[in-house]
Amino acid sequence: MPTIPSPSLPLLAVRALAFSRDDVLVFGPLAFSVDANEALLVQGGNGAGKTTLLRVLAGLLRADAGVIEIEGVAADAASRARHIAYLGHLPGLKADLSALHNLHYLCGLHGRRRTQTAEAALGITGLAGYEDAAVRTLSAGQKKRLGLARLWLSPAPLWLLDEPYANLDLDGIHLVNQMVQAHLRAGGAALITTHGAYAAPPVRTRLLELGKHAA
Ligand SMILES: Nc1ncnc2c1ncn2[C@@H]1O[C@H](COP(=O)(O)OP(=O)(O)OP(=O)(O)O)[C@@H](O)[C@H]1O
Repeated sequence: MPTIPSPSLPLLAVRALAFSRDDVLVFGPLAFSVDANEALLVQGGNGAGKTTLLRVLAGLLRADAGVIEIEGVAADAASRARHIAYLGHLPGLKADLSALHNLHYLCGLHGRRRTQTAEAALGITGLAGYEDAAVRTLSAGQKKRLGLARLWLSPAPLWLLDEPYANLDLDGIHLVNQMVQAHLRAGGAALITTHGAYAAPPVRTRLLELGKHAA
């Protein structure tokens, strides 16, 4: 289960966060926070900077300005590793390894919830029977489901989900919403980028339109 953060501090707090490329502002300055048991939907059209924001929060890109705090402390590599699970457009899977080996490998790197197993995570995400399938033989939606299985195993309380519904069928969309709901109920939080075409998961949700403050 995720570590339950202190109730007095937001899990994630961002102030005056800005990012530019070649002197062109991509987003910011942004200020928002995300508490335990809460989802923040990051909305915006193509090119609005949603992926860039999540990559900055995950520590994959460096912001030009601003502060990112996790439970009240400036984020660094160690706190991100403990607190953040990032599901990007490319789920970071090894193409020649089997689905099960990928999960074991990722759990070795990032740890796993003590109550979960890789086999159970494959079952939950509809991939039972694909344990020994090489990832390169999986469809785009199946790879996304394997990324969700990895997420489900992660002990990190803060999920950063970049277009988690992409490539998924209706069952898969339902699965994402159920996973987010269960994760928040267990004390976690999630940032979810979306074009707004999908119904938000049935959880306490706030909106961040890039260029505006969280509602
Ligand atoms: N690797 C890159 N090099 C240069 N510019 C980039 C790169 N990645 C993104 N950009 C630019 O940064 C801006 C924000 O891109 P980003 O991918 O964050 O948008 P997005 O809101 O996630 O878009 P989408 O909804 O299309 O996925 C866009 O103008 C894009 O062209």
